[in-house]
Amino acid sequence: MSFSTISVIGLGYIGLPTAAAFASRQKQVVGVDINQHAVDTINRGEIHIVEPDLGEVVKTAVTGGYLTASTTPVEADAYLIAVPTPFKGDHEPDMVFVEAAAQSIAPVLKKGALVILESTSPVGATEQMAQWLADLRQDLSFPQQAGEHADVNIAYCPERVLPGQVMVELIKNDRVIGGMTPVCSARASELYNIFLEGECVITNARTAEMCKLTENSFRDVNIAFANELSLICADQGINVWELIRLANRHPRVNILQPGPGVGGHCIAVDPWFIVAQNPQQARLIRTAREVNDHKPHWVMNQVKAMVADCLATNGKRASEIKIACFGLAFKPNIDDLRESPAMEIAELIADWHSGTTLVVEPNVHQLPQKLAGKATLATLTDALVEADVLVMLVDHKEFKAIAGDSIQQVFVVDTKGVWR
Ligand SMILES: NC(=O)C1=CN([C@@H]2O[C@H](COP(=O)(O)OP(=O)(O)OC[C@H]3O[C@@H](n4cnc5c(N)ncnc54)[C@H](O)[C@@H]3O)[C@@H](O)[C@H]2O)C=CC1
Ligand SMILES: CC(=O)N[C@@H]1[C@@H](OP(=O)(O)OP(=O)(O)OC[C@H]2O[C@@H](n3ccc(=O)[nH]c3=O)[C@H](O)[C@@H]2O)O[C@H](C(=O)O)[C@@H](O)[C@@H]1O
Repeated sequence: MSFSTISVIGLGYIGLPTAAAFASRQKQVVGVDINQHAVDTINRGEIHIVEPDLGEVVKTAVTGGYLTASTTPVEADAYLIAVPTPFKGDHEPDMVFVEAAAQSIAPVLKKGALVILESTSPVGATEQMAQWLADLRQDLSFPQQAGEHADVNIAYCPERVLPGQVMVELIKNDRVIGGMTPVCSARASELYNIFLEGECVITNARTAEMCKLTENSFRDVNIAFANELSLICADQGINVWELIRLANRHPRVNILQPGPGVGGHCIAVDPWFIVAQNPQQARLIRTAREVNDHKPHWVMNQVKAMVADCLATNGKRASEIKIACFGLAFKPNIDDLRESPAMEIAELIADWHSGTTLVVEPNVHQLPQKLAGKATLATLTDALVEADVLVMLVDHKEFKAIAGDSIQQVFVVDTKGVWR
């Protein structure tokens, strides 16, 4: 059965590009979001998030009548759920948004529908979602009890696009398709092949759920190794950037880059889903999270020591010292401050320092609320001229354009090796 109407539940960084991709292939797409502002913005053919090339695709899709947004679900042939899956309490997966989304589509589900969970979820979440739907729609059969002949097909298909490259990777990346039955996987593959140029790789729901968590945990563990090296090298008087550059000349070594910590709401979140379900076995994954979450505090101690050196050298009082933080975003060349370790460090400095704290962030045009009254947004030029202590936090391209030998200050904490 072809998919004439497709509904995407959750129109954020993942759902909106996905909805736009289907609409760009002349499919009738109804996007659903509880955020009325998002719905209104999209229905005007505009976007409420930052992602290169997305605006044009949404504008064309809305203008062409292929994409509409609503706050309430409608009957559709396929539903893709891309709502948030944060953690709660002691890093427990919070499935409240997924449950609410399932409850919202249950009344409009019809025989032959396909429901795909895309949100990054703990193992077993898809089965749980199917149970929620079965409890709400006992007039329909689901894969758990009906197997291949279920009225409603269900699959888990994680998203792995990189922010800033979403509109390319959404089309090019291979997709892991985790159907609750082979028929579910076949239907899900048929749906994604409407726009996908990558390959649909078939597996089961639990393996697909674990695959997403594995990908991000692999990255987190490797970043933790680099961050641990940076602490050791600081104690040993070794340039960690030179060390990694040399070690990576080995044909089978590929050490990632140290930083001020790990940000974003994925790499810093998803590994906890594995730890929560496997607390005894997931020791390395837990430790990597702890190493990465500790890094901002280590950086703060480095800043305190550098300020003490500065005070001892130039005879100024602490209140006369100017500290400049370079970068607030969670990674280079983006404007997303969510879960940013750089932002965390800038706040720690602003709260601790009795003198002036300057912040330079080329991708934002006003001081974030959390720094209001405690820091001053400065231009790169002014910060380099005025500051006594420089704290490099994010390797934005604007900062990398400043040669290290042009830096006049000797009091520099460089967490990204931009200037040292
Ligand atoms: N942002 C990214 O680069 C990636 C995110 N993911 C995963 O995709 C999922 C979604 O992430 P994002 O799109 O970044 O989140 P987001 O926060 O940008 O968007 C989620 C949207 O869902 C809406 N929403 C919440 N509950 C709803 C409901 N019951 N019905 C309808 N809409 C609802 C929110 O209003 C919001 O607009 C998460 O599980 C995330 O881990 C996976 C890969 C990449
Ligand atoms: C395995 C993998 O690369 N996952 C990607 C990741 O995107 P995200 O932008 O969160 O990842 P990232 O570029 O590694 O950045 C995460 C954090 O890690 C830091 N980071 C990254 C690489 C590195 O060598 N050192 C380092 O400190 C970054 O500065 C940032 O704070 O998580 C995305 C997601 O799941 O949302 C996923 O779709 C993307 O494919």
